Amino acid sequence: MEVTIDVYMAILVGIVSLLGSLFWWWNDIFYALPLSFRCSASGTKLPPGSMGLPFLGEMLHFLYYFKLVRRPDDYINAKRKKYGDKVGLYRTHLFGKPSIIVCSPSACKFVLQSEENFFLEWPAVEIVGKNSLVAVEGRSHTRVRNLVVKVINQPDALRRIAETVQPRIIAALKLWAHKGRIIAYNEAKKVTFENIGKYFAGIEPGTHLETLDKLFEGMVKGIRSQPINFPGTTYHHALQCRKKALAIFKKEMDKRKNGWDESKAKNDLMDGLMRLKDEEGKQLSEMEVLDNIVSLVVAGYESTSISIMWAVYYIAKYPNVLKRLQEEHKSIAKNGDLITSDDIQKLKYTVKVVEEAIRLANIAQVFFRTARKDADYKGYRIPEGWKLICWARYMHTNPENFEDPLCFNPDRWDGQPKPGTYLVFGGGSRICAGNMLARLQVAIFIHHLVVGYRWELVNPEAKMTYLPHPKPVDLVEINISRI
Ligand code: HEM
Repeated sequence: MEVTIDVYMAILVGIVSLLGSLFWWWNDIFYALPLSFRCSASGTKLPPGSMGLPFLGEMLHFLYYFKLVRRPDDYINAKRKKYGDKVGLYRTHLFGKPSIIVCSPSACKFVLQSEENFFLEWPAVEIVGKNSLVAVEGRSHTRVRNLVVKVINQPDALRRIAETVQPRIIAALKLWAHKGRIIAYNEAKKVTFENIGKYFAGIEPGTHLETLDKLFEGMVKGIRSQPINFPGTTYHHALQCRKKALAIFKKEMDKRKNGWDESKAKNDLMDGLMRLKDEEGKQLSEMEVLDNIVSLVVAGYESTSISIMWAVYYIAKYPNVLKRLQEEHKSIAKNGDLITSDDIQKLKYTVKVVEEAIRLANIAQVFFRTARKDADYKGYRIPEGWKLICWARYMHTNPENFEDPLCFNPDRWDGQPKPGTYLVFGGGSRICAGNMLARLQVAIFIHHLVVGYRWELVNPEAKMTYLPHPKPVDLVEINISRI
């Protein structure tokens, strides 16, 4: 029998489509199919979703919504539309790992509150330090956390920090007005780092602090990079930066240890961590102190600077908010004097403005956990070893949780958010250890800004970028002058 060219062509097309389908479904076949069999034996199933393409997973899809069309919330909306919206779990493959997206309040609560099932796995523990709060677990975590919170997040500490940070905020604002036109993000970073230097380790502005700033920039880049420790890689550079930063903090620590004098205690983070004792009367080791200082700078630097940037942005965009703030702050303005953290508690409207700015800033858009073992939630299986991505951003921008969610409306804080919908600071035992400190710094900043300055956005309609954190593309350029 003679085989015609048409038959060859048909076979070729068949093979190509088979290979194409295999390629297209490879991740589903490799990751999800075997698990589906295992799940059906236990009467559960994998959450709906797609594992995307080999190697890439759904990264292109993610980047399409976050980078290309700049509609980040449609990434989840598209999933809800395609797969339904039963329990707020979707399977996917993102950031190189098979994952479950968690995007309903009750599912996020389930994940954040069950440490026996899910743990926090920092991608770059070598950079932040294995003794740091973010890296330790269980009893060690409770121990270190209690001490850290005492030094930076409780009323006594906040009173002290409020006093420490203001001179730099006042000086920075004067300089902004002197320059006339500034980029709020860049300038907020400068003043935030100056304050961190002071209330973390008593370091004054100057070459030492500038060096530290560069070292932390290197570390943050490393945390976001592939963990390949080879000369020339960003990760390797970050580890070198860590070493140098530790050496600077260690020198300061040794100075304090050698010439310890209670009357000269600086009452900063380093002093607190060096002196405080846990419930068993034990102090933190030298390495625990150093690792925690490093990781707290990483956690608090960018997050506070971005919150300040967004406060400057939203207050400029909403003149009615500015007017109400000015009225409220006139009542406590002490002609350039410092205000106290107790004053801030009385500023009811300001407290709402701060909360709303932080909600819309969505600094931590997602956070991660890893499943220690198979876990079941409402009939769905979360497989051992998979990542969980708590999609906090979607909690804050979903109209079912917050009415008109993208509108800056401080008055929404007259009431409480629906349970489990407000996750800007995370939840469970890992809830942000500096949440009150961050709020305090934004409120103090707002105080000095609204009583002394007028400012306007240079590009009020600037587009937004969303990675790694949401920001207007011009980083909030403003014209600013004294009132
Ligand atoms: C508006 C500013 C801030 C935001 C939005 C923010 C957000 C968060 C979030 C979402 C988490 C939980 C991450 C997770 O569960 O995986 C977290 C944890 C943490 N944050 Fe913040 N943060 C802010 C400011 C700060 C500041 C100023 C500090 C300290 C200087 C700080 C220190 C920490 C620490 C140490 C943790 C880890 C807590 C633990 O594992 O027990 N944060 N933060």
